[in-house]
Amino acid sequence: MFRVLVTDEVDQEGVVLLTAEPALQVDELPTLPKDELLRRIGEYDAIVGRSATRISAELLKAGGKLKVVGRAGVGVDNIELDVATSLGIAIINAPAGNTVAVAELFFGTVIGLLRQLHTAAAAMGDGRWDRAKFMGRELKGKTLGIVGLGRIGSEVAARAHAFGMTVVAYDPYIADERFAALRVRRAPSLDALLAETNVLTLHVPLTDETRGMIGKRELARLPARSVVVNLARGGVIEEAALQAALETDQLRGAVLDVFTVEPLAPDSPLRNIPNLVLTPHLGANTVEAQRNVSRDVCVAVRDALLHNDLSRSINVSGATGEWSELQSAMLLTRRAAAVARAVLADQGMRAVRRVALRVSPDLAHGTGAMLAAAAAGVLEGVIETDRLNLINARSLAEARGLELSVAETTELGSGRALEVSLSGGMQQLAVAGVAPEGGTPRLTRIGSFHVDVNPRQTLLVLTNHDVPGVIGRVGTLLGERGVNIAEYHQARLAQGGDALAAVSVDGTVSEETRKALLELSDVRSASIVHFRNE
Ligand SMILES: NC(=O)c1ccc[n+]([C@@H]2O[C@H](COP(=O)([O-])OP(=O)(O)OC[C@H]3O[C@@H](n4cnc5c(N)ncnc54)[C@H](O)[C@@H]3O)[C@@H](O)[C@H]2O)c1
Ligand SMILES: O=C(O)[C@H](O)COP(=O)(O)O
Repeated sequence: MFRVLVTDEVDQEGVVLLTAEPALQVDELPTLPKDELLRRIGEYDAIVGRSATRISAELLKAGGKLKVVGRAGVGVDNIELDVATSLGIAIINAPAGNTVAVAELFFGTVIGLLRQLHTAAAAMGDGRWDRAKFMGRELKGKTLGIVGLGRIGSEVAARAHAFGMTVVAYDPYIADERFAALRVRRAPSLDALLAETNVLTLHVPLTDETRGMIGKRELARLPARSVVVNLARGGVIEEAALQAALETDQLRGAVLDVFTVEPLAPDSPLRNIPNLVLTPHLGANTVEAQRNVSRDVCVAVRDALLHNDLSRSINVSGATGEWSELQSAMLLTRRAAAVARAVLADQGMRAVRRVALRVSPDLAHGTGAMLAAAAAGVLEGVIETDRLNLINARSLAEARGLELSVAETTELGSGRALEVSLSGGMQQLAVAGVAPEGGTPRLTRIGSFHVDVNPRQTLLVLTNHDVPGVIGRVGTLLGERGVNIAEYHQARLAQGGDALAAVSVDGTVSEETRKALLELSDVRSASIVHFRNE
């Protein structure tokens, strides 16, 4: 049974998908004060919320059982992502569901500003009929400057064409083809964009690069009497600089939906500027958007908890396509790495320095997640953590100085083949296998020895001299100790030379049994790998 805390009034459309699951116990609570949430978070396996709940490092650390944080919205600047990653907590957001809501709010607010609708409506409420005073401006023929041509920026651009605007954007991370498809002219720099913009709109995330990207200097570069709209995040525009530009009439007006500190203080000076339209972070506040994001995030949180499906997690990298289709490859990768690590350790090489993964082209789409699986296989049983998983394995490995690499190769053949090679000092060992889609993964090579064994429960890897009688002696010893053999694959390089046995057994095997195996004549090494249930 997993416990899920749903807060910040996440829409019912998604919540019912969680409550419908017998294996999930869902508590719906209003946005909790920080201290109360800190006190309670330890009870939960997952939390689903919106921007009102700050997912701080302190909260993540207090969430001893926390596996998943679901964000019913796009922005994850309220979440300490690096801390979540190092703790192995999946972060899942709902990136697409509120795009249209924000794009439509842009036109609603900017037209409202240009036609002074909010003041006109207030004047009507006061009993006045001031037609001449409310002379407006049109969008047609104006240049719209978009900073950030992602999902929202693109939807704004598409609609701006219908208003007869010239659309220019600055987004160095978007390819020329996308600009062309959207019929948007690329500005070579932010300064170049500002110089020709009549209506500036921001659709970037809050990052180290975008924080304060529009300040006094940038506002001064806009043509006189331009309009500035920020529906992205507080902090992207410097509020004091904006206030000054509005009060000196350098700008015609501005719209802010987001603020450096939310909720905006009741006595904030921003509240008294007539040509500034303020909305209380309403970008995603439509019935449709809330349904969309709630459904998207709740499905993904449910699948992460119940089916270990981390494909929607933004802090597990590098898997495209169906997650379920990659499961067997990730499992095999982790287990191949665990086998290599155990065998090398028994040969005296405990300090692994490099982990090199090679995959056949039909697995190339999953290399990021598979590399994380390889790192987890190397670290399991070695580091002390109750949460070693695909989310934190790479960062934990890199923190220990392991070099991780992955390459696609045709040398392993097709048929979803992979090889994990571990090395350190002069020693190196590669373990390979195949992971048929929906089928049972098989180890096919340990070092130079070709084997064919399913890495399940426990694997014994024995090396011996290729002489008669070893298999019998090993079988007898294991039988006397109640160890049941599932598969026994004996391989050799040449008659009478070195041989290797990959023996899959049920249950666990004690260290004492390993020592007894080592005492059998002609057995040279014995490694035990207990696979974790993943
Ligand atoms: N007001 C609201 O309620 C509301 C609702 C949804 C989203 N948002 C905000 O809007 C932002 C954008 O949402 P989206 O769905 O379009 O995200 P997105 O990731 O699809 O697009 C963001 C774009 O910004 C670009 N970008 C990043 N850094 C940049 C930089 N330094 N200069 C120029 N461009 C840069 C990226 O390349 C990307 O194309 C979100 O991060 C969120 O903070 C606000
Ligand atoms: O990032 C977002 O999706 C928006 O800012 C909406 O946030 P909210 O769901 O907390 O209103």
